[in-house]
Amino acid sequence: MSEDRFVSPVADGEEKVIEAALRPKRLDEFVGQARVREQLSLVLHSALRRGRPPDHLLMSGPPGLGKTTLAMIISGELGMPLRISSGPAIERAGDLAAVLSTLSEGEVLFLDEIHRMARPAEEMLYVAMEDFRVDVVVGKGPGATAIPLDIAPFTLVGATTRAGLLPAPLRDRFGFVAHMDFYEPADLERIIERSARLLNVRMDEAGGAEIAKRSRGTPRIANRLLRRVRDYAEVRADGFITEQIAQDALSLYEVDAEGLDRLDRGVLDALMRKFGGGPVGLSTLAVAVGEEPETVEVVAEPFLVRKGLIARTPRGRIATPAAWRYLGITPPLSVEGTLFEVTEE
Ligand SMILES: Nc1ncnc2c1ncn2[C@@H]1O[C@H](COP(=O)(O)OP(=O)(O)OP(=O)(O)O)[C@@H](O)[C@H]1O
Repeated sequence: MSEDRFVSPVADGEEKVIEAALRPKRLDEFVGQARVREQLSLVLHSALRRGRPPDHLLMSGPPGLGKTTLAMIISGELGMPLRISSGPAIERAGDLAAVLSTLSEGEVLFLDEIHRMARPAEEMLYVAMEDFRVDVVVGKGPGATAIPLDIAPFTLVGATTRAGLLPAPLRDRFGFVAHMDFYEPADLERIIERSARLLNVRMDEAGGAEIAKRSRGTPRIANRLLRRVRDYAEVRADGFITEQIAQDALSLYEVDAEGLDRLDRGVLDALMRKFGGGPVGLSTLAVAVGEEPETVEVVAEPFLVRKGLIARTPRGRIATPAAWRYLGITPPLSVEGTLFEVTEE
């Protein structure tokens, strides 16, 4: 991920501390995602009534939409401790065995980026999820034996930005899958208002709405833009955020009126100017903008697809007519291989 990515949905360092302070603690404080909230509320309350841990839960969706926040809320609502780990931290089955064998009864285990776990660990997890058992392999080669070890019943909360990469046996062992989608501007406005209150930032409604509009449907970005606009308001004005202040601040940070930033515009620009609107493969496109393919795929693409600016086809990414209009570039007369008829306005 490039360091200068102002609207990156991924948090690092100091931001994690600020995020912790802004996290809603209860399900009814969690703004938006109404369907997920209702479904989750039913799953949790029925588990509480039965006095049993709920089924394992999977949350899928782009980064920064509140998956970690929901995992914390789940543990809070169940009144059970939370253990946090992530796929990349589990390099060997032994790493997972160490976590699983020390869980207490009913504990909630949050595994972020679960699709990036090592394969042998994944197989261990299948058994643990289903039978609350870990098979510890002792020895090597033909003499190796698996010693079964019972573990305490627990609830796994998995999070993934790439549900498609999860092997079916793992996906099937989750009793509930929450599909998180980008937030509507009205929900983001409420999130920004709440964060402004917690951070003691003064702002009017239009100021909040302007930030919401440019937050690409992502609470993490909304909170970050709010803090940058606050800086601007404090240094260049009297600290109060109005629509004009928000617009000026965000233009300075190169976040445009639709929430697109330099990488998004770079992707569109390369797609249209270098590849005639596509179709072009993801890796080729990523090289053209000097980014990792995963960054383009996980960070820029979902938002551009949602905006209707690019489309994914089996032959590669293509620019839609809206993208040509967006960048104000005249498309070639015939854009071969695209799904669309491109007409000049
Ligand atoms: N529905 C929401 N209401 C209020 N704040 C939210 C909501 N969802 C997310 N946030 C805020 O956005 C920030 C990012 O949320 P969170 O860390 O849970 O995202 P995530 O999906 O787990 O991201 P990642 O996948 O990168 O870990 C947090 O500070 C949290 O306070």
